[in-house]
Amino acid sequence: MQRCRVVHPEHPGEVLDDGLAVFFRAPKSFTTEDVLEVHVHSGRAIVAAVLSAISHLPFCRPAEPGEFTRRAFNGGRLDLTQVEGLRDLIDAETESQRVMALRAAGGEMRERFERLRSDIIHCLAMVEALIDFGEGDDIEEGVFEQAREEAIQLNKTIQSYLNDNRRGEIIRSGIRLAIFGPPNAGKSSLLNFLAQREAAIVTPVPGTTRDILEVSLDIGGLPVIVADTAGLRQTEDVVESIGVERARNMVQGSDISLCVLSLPETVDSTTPIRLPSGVQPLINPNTCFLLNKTDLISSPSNVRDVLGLPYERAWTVSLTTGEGTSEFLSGFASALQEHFKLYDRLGSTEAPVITHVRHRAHLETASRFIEAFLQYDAIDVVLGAEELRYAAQAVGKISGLIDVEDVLDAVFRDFCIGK
Ligand SMILES: Nc1nc2c(ncn2[C@@H]2O[C@H](COP(=O)(O)OP(=O)(O)OP(=O)(O)O)[C@@H](O)[C@H]2O)c(=O)[nH]1
Ligand SMILES: [Mg+2]
Repeated sequence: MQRCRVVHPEHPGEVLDDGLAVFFRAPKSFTTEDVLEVHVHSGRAIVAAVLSAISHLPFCRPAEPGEFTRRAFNGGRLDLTQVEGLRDLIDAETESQRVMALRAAGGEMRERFERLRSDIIHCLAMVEALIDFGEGDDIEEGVFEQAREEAIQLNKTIQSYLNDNRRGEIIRSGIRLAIFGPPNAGKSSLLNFLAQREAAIVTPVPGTTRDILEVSLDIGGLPVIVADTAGLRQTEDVVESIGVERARNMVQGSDISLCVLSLPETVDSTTPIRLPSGVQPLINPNTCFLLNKTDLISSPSNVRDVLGLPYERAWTVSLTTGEGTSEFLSGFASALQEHFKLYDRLGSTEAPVITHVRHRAHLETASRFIEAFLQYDAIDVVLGAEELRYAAQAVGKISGLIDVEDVLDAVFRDFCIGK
């Protein structure tokens, strides 16, 4: 790195800035080509003057969006999972997204998928040896059985990647959280508390919220798209009933849901009261509960026992006085982190391997071809080999190390200019 004066190429007397220049000699640069980086002060006028000066050099033009990264890919520096990781890293808004993107950009997924592909190819090599030489003469006995055994294991590995509850994809795109419950329970008050602003209208009138209101938030380092919904009840009002229908669909389509109940309407000093009938069908084993308005009842401490709700997924608060809200926030963040496990098992096989729908599609295809291979017996090795070849190709498409011109554009298109 050299300190230097940056001058206009056509008027060298004209000093544009006092900066630094770094020369990266090929192939030890990001793009694997020769790269010169000029560091100048960040004032808009300086940057504009330097860019305009550079454009006077006949061999220079501004980069297309994603062009540097594309050159890095063409030069073999990055595979597609790393390219995607890099793009996700630039876009990351929460800690979990940053951690996951960094792992991908650093080549962890690349390594996983490359190993998978080379294992399939190893399997294929055994089968092809059988085709070329035939069992018994030059090849030892049992090769086909061994190939089958390996294929079964490979398929298990792929299935374990696929059975991740889409955690990687969900963290990338945001966890969809639906707030639901009966009217007037404090759902919109909760949204406002989480967003720390008056995002939703709150009034004492039951049925205030009618449409769905979404806010993107960072909860415990996880990206969460929180949706406030209309209170669930039977209603003659046409507009409200559409809202109720939308609320139900939202809860059913969400990744996790939080049921808000108003304590004075849910518990009685003597009898535990059943959950409101509109709410009941939407409750599943992962539903979280927020029992609101503790300020309006006398003994809030044992209501979770009374209602038989799990301690790790139910909290009592008053959104008006703020009582219990910090316990709720930290408890709910832990519940989310537990559900979308990313932090505690980093680097282990538990961490999600699939972060893009594209990966899932190719892995499903690979698995189908391996299963097809397993249908053949030793007589049909030629056909079986073909299935394995397709399986290896499908995995290769994830890293883009084999012909995939069509997916390249899609991957690079979303890059910001200059990277
Ligand atoms: N006393 C008390 N009132 C509360 C509390 N939380 C919310 N409220 C009040 O309860 C009323 C309803 O609150 P909202 O947040 O609009 O309730 P909602 O569940 O969104 O209601 P709908 O949109 O009609 O379904 C408002 O008057 C709030 O001020 C609380 O903890 N204690
Ligand atoms: Mg509301």
